[in-house]
Amino acid sequence: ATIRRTEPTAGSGDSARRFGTQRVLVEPDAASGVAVMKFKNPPVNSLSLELLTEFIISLEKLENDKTFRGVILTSDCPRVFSAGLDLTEMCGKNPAHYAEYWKAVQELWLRLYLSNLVLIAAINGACPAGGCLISLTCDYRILADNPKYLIGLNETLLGIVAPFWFKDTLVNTIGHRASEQALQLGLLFLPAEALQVGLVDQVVPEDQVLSTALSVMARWMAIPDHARQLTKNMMRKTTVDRLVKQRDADIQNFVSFISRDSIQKSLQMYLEKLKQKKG
Ligand SMILES: CCCCC/C=C/CCCC/C=C/C(=O)SCCNC(=O)CCNC(=O)[C@H](O)C(C)(C)COP(=O)(O)OP(=O)(O)OC[C@H]1O[C@@H](n2cnc3c(N)ncnc32)[C@H](O)[C@@H]1OP(=O)(O)O
Repeated sequence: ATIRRTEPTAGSGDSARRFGTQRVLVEPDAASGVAVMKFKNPPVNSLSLELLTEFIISLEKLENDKTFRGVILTSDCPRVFSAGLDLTEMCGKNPAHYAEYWKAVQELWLRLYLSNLVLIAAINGACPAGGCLISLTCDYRILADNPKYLIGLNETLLGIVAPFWFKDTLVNTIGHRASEQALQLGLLFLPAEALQVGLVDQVVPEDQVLSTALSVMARWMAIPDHARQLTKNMMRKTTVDRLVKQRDADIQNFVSFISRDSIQKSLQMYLEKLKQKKG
């Protein structure tokens, strides 16, 4: 994927020169040190290998540019933050592809979870499974108050299982008992429920998600970076190290699990159900 610069937005000067890739738009504001990263993989921002790769490239570019201290993650697709991992990447393919795909999923989580940037999820749409995982890697989550925008790790509803590092991320956010129930039942929470269980930090009217994210960002960026980053690292490094220590085993585990006939059948049936839903 190549990073492309696009024309500055009207009346904004150089600090808003947008850049990004085909599936990830980046709207940087050098003056404030905040960039907005928008997933743009219609129709539902499914986390394809290309989107994962482009996301990692764009995130790395922002992390390497000391101008930026905070990133807001949001969606350019209406009604959906992200539909989660791209199911077509996990069925009907070969073990080598599954391994490559899973390595990219691990990489995205590792980069986000320990990022030195302040990361705020401006959740402006449905946020199941992998989409929910991305929001959980952030420091703060704001969800639009729309009953259609459900959020949760619903993997069991597809007949699959969220791996231990998905589980750990949820436990670190909403606690063990709430996670145990949410993961086993594949719960998708309404905004008010998500707020109540602590899955999100704020629920606001849809047209206030981004502005709220910007004001929360200002509060987090008022903290000296070094102290905040060391504290974030202290809170999260044990969780990250659990995956780092067994990345290859985790990939092999994923490949053998996803290659099972029963799992392939579940995923195919689930994809068919999604397509029938429209019919
Ligand atoms: C102990 C061992 C563990 C080992 C590890 C093994 C584990 C496996 C991995 C576990 C982690 C998995 C994480 C995931 O993220 S799995 C994906 C789960 N995602 C979902 O369940 C969401 C599915 N999608 C929806 O619910 C809806 O699409 C929506 C997001 C609510 C949006 O609804 P709507 O606006 O009505 O759009 P449509 O449903 O009509 O969808 C539009 C088209 O997009 C296709 N689609 C939707 N989601 C996905 C997806 N995740 N991947 C690929 N494609 C997707 C859908 O089929 C439609 O396609 P069409 O236009 O061709 O019909």
